[in-house]
Amino acid sequence: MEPKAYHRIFGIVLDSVGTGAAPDANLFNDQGADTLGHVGEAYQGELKIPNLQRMGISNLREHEILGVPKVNRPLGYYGTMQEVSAGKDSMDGHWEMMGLPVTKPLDTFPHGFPDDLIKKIESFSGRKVIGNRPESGTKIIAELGEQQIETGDLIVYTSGDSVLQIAAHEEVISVKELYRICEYVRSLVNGPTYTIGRVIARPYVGPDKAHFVRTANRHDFTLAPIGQTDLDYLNEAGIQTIGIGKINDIFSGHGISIGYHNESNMDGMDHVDEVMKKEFTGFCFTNLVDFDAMYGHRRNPIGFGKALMDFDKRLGTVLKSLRENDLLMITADHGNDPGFRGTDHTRERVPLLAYSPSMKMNGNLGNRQTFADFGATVLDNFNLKNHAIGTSFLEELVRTGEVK
Ligand SMILES: O=P(O)(O)O[C@H]1O[C@H](CO)[C@@H](O)[C@H]1O
Ligand SMILES: [Mn+2]
Ligand SMILES: [Mn+2]
Repeated sequence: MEPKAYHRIFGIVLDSVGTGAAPDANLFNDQGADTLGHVGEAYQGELKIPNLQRMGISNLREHEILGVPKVNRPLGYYGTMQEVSAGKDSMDGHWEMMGLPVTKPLDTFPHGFPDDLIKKIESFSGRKVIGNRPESGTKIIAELGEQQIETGDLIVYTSGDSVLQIAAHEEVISVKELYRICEYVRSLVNGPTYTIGRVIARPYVGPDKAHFVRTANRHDFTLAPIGQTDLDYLNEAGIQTIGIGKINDIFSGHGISIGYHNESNMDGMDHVDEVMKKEFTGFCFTNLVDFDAMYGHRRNPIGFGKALMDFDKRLGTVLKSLRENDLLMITADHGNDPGFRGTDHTRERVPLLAYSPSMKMNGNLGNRQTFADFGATVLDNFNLKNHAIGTSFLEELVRTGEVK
């Protein structure tokens, strides 16, 4: 069946690029968080993101981002989305975008993991577990990395999210062995006793604590989606579903026809450029994680802004390459305000920007009540029934009327 409007939809998730505290931010102690707003303030007017600006990145906000004035005629449609899922992690955000909100909170471990779980990890790996508390990943390797090099112990840690992370020096514990341990741990935490969103392998290299750096061999072993997602419906209908970056991990490969691993945001955008040259009918779903992993959790607003400016340059190329019947949608999965206390994600609304060269008009899509509106729009475009929550805004995108 012919799609209703667009042959190819490119969805890009700027991981953690939130746009202000969500209405339920108080439940997460995140009142006042505003990732984009605080990055703009850190740049004192020098944040230059002209392509996001043209798409309406400041128009979708009550207060514009410092240095990024609202524009009179945005290229296409802009708005915000808020999350209904119980958590504020990547998995919650992406699953909800694809019509599967996480309504029951997954387990978190503010005081570290229980003994029985740790003992099983130790006996499977033959290694002692150290750390075992919520901590920033770069801090914990600085603190325990040298000990790991000496003893071969496993550094296990968590955060405010439902994650069990294992950091391992690549020359002490090979990436292969680390993945094997993570797979085993994954099998222990799929419920019912413990239900953890992600087990994450965090390999790093470097001679000593002043020089440890984490590598692109990070791998997320995610809980398999507890139900069908929009990706499954698309895939079953023979619509191509392409995952770029950690999309494949987040959905455990479910409903994805082709997956690309990213080394970095720029590598991710290389993949987007590559896919844009291909002939296909379908949905290309990209995640760019550097904003989150390298700058948000590290509370580094200057690095965050630089990453936004680098992305914006690549966005310029994408905007030029879009075909008449392509749709580009840009959004985020949660906030991670680098100007906020702590090192965790922040409960925020996320931007929603949509553009196609075929658009006749522009306008405001409002504040969408769930991230699921994103996937509902993709399903609607490909003439597929929406089985879950979410309201399509496709009709608004294809509106015609007086010339803008
Ligand atoms: O501090 P690092 O290791 O980057 O960990 C972060 O990465 C996890 C996954 O995004 C988050 O839950 C947060 O804890
Ligand atoms: Mn994320
Ligand atoms: Mn994160």
